[in-house]
Amino acid sequence: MRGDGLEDYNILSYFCDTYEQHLSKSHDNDSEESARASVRHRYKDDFRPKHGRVVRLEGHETMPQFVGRWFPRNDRTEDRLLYKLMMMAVLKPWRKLSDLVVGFRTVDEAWDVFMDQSAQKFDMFLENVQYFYHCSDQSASRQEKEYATYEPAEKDKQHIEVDIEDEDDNGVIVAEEALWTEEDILGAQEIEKGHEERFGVTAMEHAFDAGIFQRHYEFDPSVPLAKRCTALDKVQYEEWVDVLKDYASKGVVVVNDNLDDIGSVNGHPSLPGVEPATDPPGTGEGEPRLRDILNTEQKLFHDIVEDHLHATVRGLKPTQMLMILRGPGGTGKTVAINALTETFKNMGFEPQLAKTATSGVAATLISGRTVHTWAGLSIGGPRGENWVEGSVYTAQKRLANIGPVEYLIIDEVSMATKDLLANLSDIVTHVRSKLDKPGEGLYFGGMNVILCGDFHQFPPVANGEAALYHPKCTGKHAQKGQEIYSCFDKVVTLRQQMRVRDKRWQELLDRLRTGSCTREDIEVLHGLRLDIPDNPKPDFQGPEWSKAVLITPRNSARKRWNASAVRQHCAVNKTRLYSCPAEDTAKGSPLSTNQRMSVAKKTTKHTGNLAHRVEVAIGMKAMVLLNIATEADLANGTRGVVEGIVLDDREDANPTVVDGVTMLKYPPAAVFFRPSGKTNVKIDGVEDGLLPIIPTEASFTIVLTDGSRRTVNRRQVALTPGYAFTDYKGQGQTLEYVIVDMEKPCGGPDINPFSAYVALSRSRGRGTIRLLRGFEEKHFVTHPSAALREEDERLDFSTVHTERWWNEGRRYTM
Ligand SMILES: Nc1ncnc2c1ncn2[C@@H]1O[C@H](COP(=O)(O)OP(=O)(O)OP(=O)(O)O)[C@@H](O)[C@H]1O
Repeated sequence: MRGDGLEDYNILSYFCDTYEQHLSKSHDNDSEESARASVRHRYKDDFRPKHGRVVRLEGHETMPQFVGRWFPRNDRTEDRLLYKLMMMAVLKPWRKLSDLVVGFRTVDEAWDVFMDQSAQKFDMFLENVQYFYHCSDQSASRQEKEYATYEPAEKDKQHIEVDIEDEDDNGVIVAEEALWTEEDILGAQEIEKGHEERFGVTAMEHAFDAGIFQRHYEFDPSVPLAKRCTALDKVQYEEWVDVLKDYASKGVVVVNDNLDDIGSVNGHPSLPGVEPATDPPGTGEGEPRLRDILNTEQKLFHDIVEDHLHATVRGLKPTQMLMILRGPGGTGKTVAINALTETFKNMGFEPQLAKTATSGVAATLISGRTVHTWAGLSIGGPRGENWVEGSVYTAQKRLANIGPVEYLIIDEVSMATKDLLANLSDIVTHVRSKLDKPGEGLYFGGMNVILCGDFHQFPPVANGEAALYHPKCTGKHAQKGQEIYSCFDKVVTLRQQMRVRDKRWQELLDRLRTGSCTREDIEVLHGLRLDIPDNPKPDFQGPEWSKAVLITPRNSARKRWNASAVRQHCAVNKTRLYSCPAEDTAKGSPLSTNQRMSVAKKTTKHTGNLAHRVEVAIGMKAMVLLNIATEADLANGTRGVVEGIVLDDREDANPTVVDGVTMLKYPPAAVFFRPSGKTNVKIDGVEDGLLPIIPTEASFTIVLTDGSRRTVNRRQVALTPGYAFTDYKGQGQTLEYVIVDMEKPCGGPDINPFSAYVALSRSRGRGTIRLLRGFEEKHFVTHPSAALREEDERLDFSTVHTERWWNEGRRYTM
C-alpha cells in the first residue's frame, strides 16, 4: 500500500519516519507549497485515496515499539533462519514476503548480500535487538534463563506461515484484523519498556536464587471451579454497591491495618514488645482511652488539640490553631491521630474533624480520605476560572464535606505542595464564607488545621521543589502556599521510636535521614543483602519469612513478584488461580480485534486505573486499588485477603487452563475481601468482616488506525495481589517482614535518599529486613536536601517554643 515514492522504505522507516495524514489536492509533492513543507506520498492503488503518508522531518525522535515476543537470538543455530528472515522483513523493503529472497537460491544467500550492502546502516538496530539477551545472559549467568532458552513455540511458527498465506494477489496483507492473535493481544498488554523489563526480570532472578520462589509451580488440576453467579445474584451485587456507597458518603468504611492494630479506633489490643507509656492514664471515664497508651510526646499533641476543642465547645472562640505534628517514621503519628479521633468521637464532635491525607494508602491508615477528594480538587490543580466555586456538583460536595468541619488533619504532608495548601485554603475559605462562619481574613477561613508527617519521607511526586518547606516558588499560588505554611506556629515533634525495636538499626535510620551513615552502617546493610552468597539467608518458606513483602521502586518488579507469590500460594495451598480479563465494550458491544489491540497497548493509567488482567485466588493477599465506592476513596490501598470468588454467569462451565491458570472470559462477578483491619460495614447477605468487591467501571478513549475515536467502557475488579508494593505505597505502613529492593533503575526516576529511608524504615529491625540486591552507597552519605536541613532547624526551634508555651500552663481554655 505504500506509494511508489516510498519504494525504498522498509517497515521500520515506514512506521517511524512517516505518518498518515488526510491529504488535500494541494498537498501533492509537485505543488509549490509542498516544496516548503514536509514531503507527502499518496498510497498505492487507491488504498485510502484521501490519505497519504507524510515524511517526518529529519532529527525526529519517533521510536518503534514492537508488540509480541522478543525477536529471536542471533547466536543459536536453530534460531538463525528465523532471525535472518525476521530481520530482513523489518529492514529490507518488500511488497510480497517472497521479495525478501527473490533472486537468491537460499535465505542465507539473501541475508549475506543484504548484510554486505547494509550491515553498517543497521548495526545499531541489530545490536539493540540482541541487547536483551546480552543482559539476561550476564545478569543471571545461568543456562536455564527463561528467555535464553526461548524456543519459538509451534504456535508462533504457524502464525508466521499464516501471515504469509494471508497476502492477496497484490501482495497486500488482506485484513489487519487477521493479524492479531489472542497471544499478540496478551503480549501487548504485558509489554514494558526494555529497561523496565530488565529491572523486573533481574529482580526475580535474585528472588529465585535466594529460594524465595521457584521458577515454576505445579497446580492441582482437581481443585473445583468457583461457582458462577445467577442473574439474581447480580442484582443483589448491584444493591451491595449502593450500600457501600452509602457507607462511603458517611465517611467510614475500613479501619486501618496497622499490624499491632493499636491505631484502630475500635479496640485496645495488647501491645507486644512495646514499652508502656510512662505517664499515668488519662482522665477518661469507664473504658480505657487510646489517649492513655500514648507516650509523653504523643500526649502533648493530643492534649493541645483536645484543649482547643474544649475551648471551642465552651464557646470561648479560641484563636485559630495551625499546627504541625512531625516525627520520623515509626514514632506513632498515625496512632496519635487515631487517639485524637477517639477523643472527638467521645465528645460527640466527630463530624467536626476531617481526616485527610495526600495519598490513598495514608488516608486508609487513619480511616480518612484523600485531601483531593475531600476538597473536590483535581489532582492536576484547579481548572477553569471559576474553580473556587466549582460546578454545581462540586459545590454541593464541598459544602457537604467542608461545611461541618472545624478541624482538618492532612497526613503525609511531605507530599503536599505549596500550591495545594493555597488552593485548599481558598476552597475552604470560600465554603466557610458562604456559611457565614467566623474567620474572615484568616487562611482556611479560620478552620483549624493540623499538618502531619515527616519531611524526610517522599516529597511531592516528580517535583521536590514544590514541597512546603522548599524556598523556591513558581507562581502566585506557590507563593501564597509558602505564606500560609509559615503561619503554622505550633509544632509538636515525636522522637520516641515506637516501631523499631533494634537499637543498632534505629541509629542507622537516624543517620540515614541526614545522609550521615558511617562505613559500619553501610556494612550492616551489605550484611543484609540476599545476593551475597556468604550472608546468612532466612528460611523464606518458614512461618515468618513466608509472610515477607517486597518494597521496590518499580512496577515491573512488583508485578513479577506478585505473580510468583500468587503461584506459590496456589501451589502450596492447592487452590485455583484465575486470570480475569477486563470486560471492554464500545456502545454496548464487544470490541473488535483491532480495538482490543489499541486498548492492550495502553498503560493502566490510561484505562481508568483498571488493569487489563487481574489474577485472583482464594486466600491470596490482596490490595484494593481504587475506591470500593466511587464517592470516596476510603478503601484505596487497603490490604487484606481474598476469601471468596464468584464467577460471572456468562462464564464457560469449563474455562481454558493455560500453564495451570484458569483463563476467565469476564471479570468475576464478586470477590469477597477481608481487610486486615476491622471494618464496620455490615451488608445483608455478606459475612461480617467481609467486603464484596464488584467490578468497577471506567471509560476511556482510544484512537483507531483511521484516526477516529471510540469510547471504551471497562469493567474490572480493582484489586492487585498484595505481596509486593512500590515504595510510594509502602509509605506509612509497618511491615513485619520486609524485603527491600534498592537497585538503581536504569531509566525513569532514580532511587533517592527519601525512598531509601521510607523503604528501610518500614521494618522493626535487622532481624526482619533483607535487601534483595545491591544499592548505591551515595544515598546513605548525602543529605537529601539543603532546604530540608534548614527547615529541620526552624521546626526544632518551634518545637521548643510550643513545649515551653504548654509547660508554662498556657491553655486555649483559659
Ligand atoms: N503509644 C504507642 N504504644 C505502643 N505502640 C505504638 C504507640 N504508638 C505507635 N505504636 C506502634 O508503632 C508503630 C508505628 O506507629 P505509626 O504507624 O503510628 O508511626 P508513624 O509515625 O505514623 O509512622 P510513618 O511515618 O512510617 O507513617 C505501629 O506498629 C504502632 O502500632
